[in-house]
Parts: sequence; structure tokens; C-alpha cells
Amino acid sequence: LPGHHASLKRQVSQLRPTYDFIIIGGGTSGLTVADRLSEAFPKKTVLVIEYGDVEYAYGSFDPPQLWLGPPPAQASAWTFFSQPNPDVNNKTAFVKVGQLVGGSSAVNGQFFDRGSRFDYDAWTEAGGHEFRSSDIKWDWHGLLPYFKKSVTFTKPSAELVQKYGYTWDIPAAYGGSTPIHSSFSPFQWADWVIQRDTWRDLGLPIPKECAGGDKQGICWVPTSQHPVTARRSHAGLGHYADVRRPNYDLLVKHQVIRVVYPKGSGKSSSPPLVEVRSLSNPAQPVFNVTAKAEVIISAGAFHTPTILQRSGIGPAASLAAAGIPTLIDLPGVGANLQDHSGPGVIWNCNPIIQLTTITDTKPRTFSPVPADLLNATYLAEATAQFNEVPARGPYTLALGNTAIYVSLPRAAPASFQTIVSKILELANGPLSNVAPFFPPNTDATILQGYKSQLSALATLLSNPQAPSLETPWATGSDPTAWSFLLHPLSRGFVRLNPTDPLSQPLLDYRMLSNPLDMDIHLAHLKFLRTLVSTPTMKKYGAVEVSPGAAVQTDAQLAEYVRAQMILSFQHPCCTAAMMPRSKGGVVGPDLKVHGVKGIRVADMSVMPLLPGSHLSATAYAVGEKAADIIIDEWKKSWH
Ligand SMILES: Cc1cc2nc3c(=O)[nH]c(=O)nc-3n(C[C@H](O)[C@H](O)[C@H](O)COP(=O)(O)OP(=O)(O)OC[C@H]3O[C@@H](n4cnc5c(N)ncnc54)[C@H](O)[C@@H]3O)c2cc1C
Repeated sequence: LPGHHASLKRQVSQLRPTYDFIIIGGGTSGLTVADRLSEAFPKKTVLVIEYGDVEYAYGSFDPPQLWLGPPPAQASAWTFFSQPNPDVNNKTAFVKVGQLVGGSSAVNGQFFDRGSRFDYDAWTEAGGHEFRSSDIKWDWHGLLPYFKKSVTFTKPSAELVQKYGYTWDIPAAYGGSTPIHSSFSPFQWADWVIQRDTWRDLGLPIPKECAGGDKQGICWVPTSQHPVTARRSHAGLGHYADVRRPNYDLLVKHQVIRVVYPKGSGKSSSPPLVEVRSLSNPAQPVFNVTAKAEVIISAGAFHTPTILQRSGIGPAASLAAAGIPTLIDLPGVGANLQDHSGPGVIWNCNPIIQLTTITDTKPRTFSPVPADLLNATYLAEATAQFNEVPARGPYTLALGNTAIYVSLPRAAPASFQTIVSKILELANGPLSNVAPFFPPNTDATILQGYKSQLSALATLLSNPQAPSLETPWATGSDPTAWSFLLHPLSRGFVRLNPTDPLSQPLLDYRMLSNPLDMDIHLAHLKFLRTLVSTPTMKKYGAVEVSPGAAVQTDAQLAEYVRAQMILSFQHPCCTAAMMPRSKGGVVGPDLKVHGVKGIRVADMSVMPLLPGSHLSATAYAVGEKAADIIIDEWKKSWH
């Protein structure tokens, strides 16, 4: 990112006396909101306060050498280890979060998909009748215009279409012209056809477009990538660096401590002040920045609830434990943590395995394959290709751009009804039936909201068109089909560290605390294990390596899940959920925090339920919709 943008501020002394809007967190959703508000109100001022810096991001796949080794120590991402998960052999979740201008969009795997229409419809269903009367709708129809607006999709060249068979449908899914780019990589590994043919053998449909709400079968997923340079497109570029607007300031290397109401004004008077501290000069006293209109918190699923809790907005007991006076007892702040998780199924295929040995001179069936990156010459070549303008080669593929999406009725025709009935039993039963999935003394409003969520999830999981399993397939030495549990039933939480509330929060994922998640994992795994019998896998001599022939019974498979599952696929969310207050919610459909004035939340923490997708496309859409809601409201009051 260009470091000398006129609006870039490094000291609070460089700020204006006041701002109309203050946005906390210069990440995916936050910068989207900032861009739109500064555009809509040229005479009003917008300040974004960001913890990290304006810098080149180490992404998941750039610089490329990171792919194979551990990432170097870097300032551009936080790494978290959760508390141990008792139901998963006490394993801890390892989670990364972007800490720079652009937030997680600047370091993620660039897989740029959206959930299915049913995932977003479930948000409305979970909100229940309290939200049904709202004019603001967060269902698929309410979000689609913002999905479309939030990106510019560029269709691939005729040559790439010919080579790989990429498909898309612009009217169904795209049409926007925002400088956040979605395009297809110019590269595929040669063995990608094994995946395609295997999935085809299973009879899965191949939709022309999976971003238009109907996401079932074998999907091409674009990459968040510039169509010409083939390099990462992210919020820091599209919603900050590319924007030249005199009313838009960005303060970097400052941590927002809390939002605080001016003395004597009380929580009902708006707007609060934002208290910040310098990270580059810790000796500097904390500083209050004044917002004349409102404050929007967009610090992501871990830090948004932390900032609210430091502001005295959260569960009274944990605030007290951290020595923070309660402004408003809102038990849902930090609760409802969800993430994608799952184990993989691994095969050994003759033509691929023979390539894992660099010195192997046997004739190749496919070339190149990811294992070639173990060869220093190929690695250097791939790196050089990535550094060309436009970039070429394997690193432009980032995380990959295909996955299959399968519903529970399709994956487990014989058992899905039993699973769904058990979920419905919980949804319709007493609170005491769901209480064991939560820590002792969990507030009744949270349990009530959880029952509403279960009801919506039962609808979702019984829908043959709504995916419950995502499988991105990693080729390479051993082809692996990862089994993403798209709609988890277990809930974790994020709490302030009571001994040091300014440090990183404590995460408790509580994975598999609802044992029905295990039933769904088993259903997914059993489905994936059938792949080995497809004609394509047989043709390549595939043998299941893991779970392996010895794992047959449900009990053995469950042990396999506990031993092998990855606890976070880097999609934490839902910790300031858009649910009624009576259901443990934190914000309403207008994204205002329940019970206080002048504070909204706009980021991945507002989702009540995790959609069946990677999250960045939804984060942009949430930012776009949040901005529209805010603009609409202030336009009315300023005219
Ligand atoms: C390693 C990784 C891989 C991923 N892969 C993919 C993928 O391939 N595809 C996909 O779609 N999604 C992926 N995701 C998820 C997706 O990128 C995120 O869910 C999404 O970008 C989150 O957006 P957000 O606006 O909620 O938060 P973020 O974009 O994380 O923004 C939050 C911002 O707030 C700042 N902040 C936090 N606390 C404070 C504070 N106290 N004061 C000031 N600023 C603060 C942070 O520094 C950050 O910049 C991945 C994420 C990670 C981390």
C-alpha cells in the first residue's frame, strides 16, 4: 500500500478536533463502511482507527515460500490458541486474524465464495418474530444487492475458459464496479482433473454459477484477485488506498481501548467518545476522539466483543471479573462463537505419489503438481512467476478455486432425518436440555436464542438444496478431501482476559460440546469415504490412507474425528449476534447495540449463524449493507 496517502495519520495530534463518524477497525467490513460513508457525505468527516499498519501483507500464499514453511514472525496477523476443548481430546484451536489496514482480507486465502441463499434466510428465521416486522431484511433477497455491489467480477479469457472450463453468470451474481476484484486464476495444477472427474462420478451437479444463491454440487470459486495483475485484491487497497477523499482519515498503530460516554451524559445520550492508545509510543497518554454522529465497531469477531466488554457492555459477571464497571448487562457479547472445523479423508494415488520423490524419474501422468514445489528449481521458478507483472503460476491460485457443496440429505439419505429430529427435539424442548452444551450459569436469554437458532438450523439441514458439507480438495503428495462442517451446532465464547483486559482475549471454542455435531461429522466422512470407489479413483489406484481400513465402526470414526479435526478453518464469527435481546442478541437489524445509543457493529461478529462459505465476501456485503442503513438514517436526520 502506498504509505504516503494524505489522509494517513500516525499521531493523535494529526487528527481533526472531531469527526462525524468513527469506525473502529480498518478491516474488511470497516473500510467498506468508511469508503461508503465518506462518499455519501462529502461534507462530513470519517475516521478509521486501525491497530495495525499500512503494509505489505504476508498472505496465506504470498510471499509464496510461506506455503511450505511456517510463517515468519510478522506484525500483520494475530495468532490465537484457544482454551483446550474437552470434547476434542483437549486440543486447542489455532486461529489467525489480520492486524493491518485491510484486516483479514489482506492475509486470507482469497477463496471468494458466498453462502447459499438458505444460509442467509436462516438469519431471519433465527431472529424470530421480533425481527420480522423490521423494514431491514438480512435474508438472501436483502443481501444479494450488496453482494453484487461489493465486488467487480471480471470474466476469464477465452483461453482460460477453453483450458479449464470456468463458468459464471454475471446477471445472477455480479454487476458491481467496486475496486474489490473477483476473478479466476490463470493457473491450475495438472492433476485438477482427478477432482473434477471424481466428483462427476458421484453424480454431483455442476452449476454454472454458485455465487447467485444456488450453491450445490461442484463449484468454481473465484479468487479475490486483480484480473490484470493476478495479485491479491483486498479492502486496504480497494476501500482505502484507491480512495482519494479529503473527508476520510485513517489513524494507524492505535488500539481502541473502549467507547465511553462523556461524564454525566449516561448511556442513552449519543454519541460516545472513543478512547485510544498509541502502539508505537506507549508513553503517550490515552486520548479521546469525539464522534458527532456515531461510532461503528468493525474490529472483527474476536476484538469487537472485547472492545464492547472493555466499554462495560457485556455479561456482568465476566466484566466484574475483569474489574470493569457494567454499563449494560448484555450477556450475548462474546457468546455464540462459531467457526468451521473438520477432519480430512486422505488417499494415496499412484500417479501422484510417484511425484513426491524429487529424484523419481518414472514417467509422469500429471505435471506440474503441488509436490513439485519441494523441488528447489521449480520453487524458484514459481516464485519468479508470481513476482512478474502480471503474476503467473501456482501462487496465483492461492487456496485453490474449486470445492464441492453437499446437503445433509444428499450426503446421508438414510440418517439425516434422525439428526434433524434430534435437533428439533432440542429446539422445541425445555432450556434445561440445551444448558449442558454451555458453561454453567449461562444466561437464559442465550439458551432461548440458541433454541431459535437450532430451529433455523433444522430447516437448513433438512433442505436438499442447502449445503452442509464443503470439501475443498487438496491435491499433492496425498490427495485430501477436507470435510468442513458448514453449520456447527456447538457454541463457544470470547472473554476479556481478566488479568489484563487490554491484552488479547481468551477464546473458548467448546467444539463438539453439542454431540450432534459429531453425528453430522460422521455423516460427512462416510459420504467422502465413498469417493474411493468411483471409477476415477479406481483408475488411479486410490487407496484410503486416513481414516484407513482399520477404522470402521462409528466409535472408531468418532475417535478419528477427535484426533484429526482441525478446529478452525479461520472463520470465527457471530460474537455480537444480530438477535433480539430476549434471545441473547447484541445488535438489532439496524446493527445498533441493544440498550445504548450511538454504537453500531458492522463486521463478521453480527451474523447470528455462520454461513456455509468462507467469510470475506459476506464481510464486504455486510459492510455495504451496514453503510446503506447508516447513510439512509443520517440522510433523513440531516435534511
Ligand atoms: C489466515 C486466514 C485465512 C482466511 N481465508 C479465507 C479465504 O480464503 N476466503 C475467505 O473468504 N475468507 C477467509 N478468511 C476469513 C475472512 O478473511 C474474514 O472472516 C473476514 O475478512 C473478517 O472481516 P471483518 O471485517 O469481520 O474483520 P477483519 O477484516 O479481521 O478486520 C478487523 C480489523 O480490526 C482491527 N482491530 C482489532 N482490534 C482493534 C482495536 N482494538 N483497535 C483498532 N483496530 C482494531 C484489526 O487489526 C483488523 O484490521 C480467512 C481469514 C484468515 C485470518
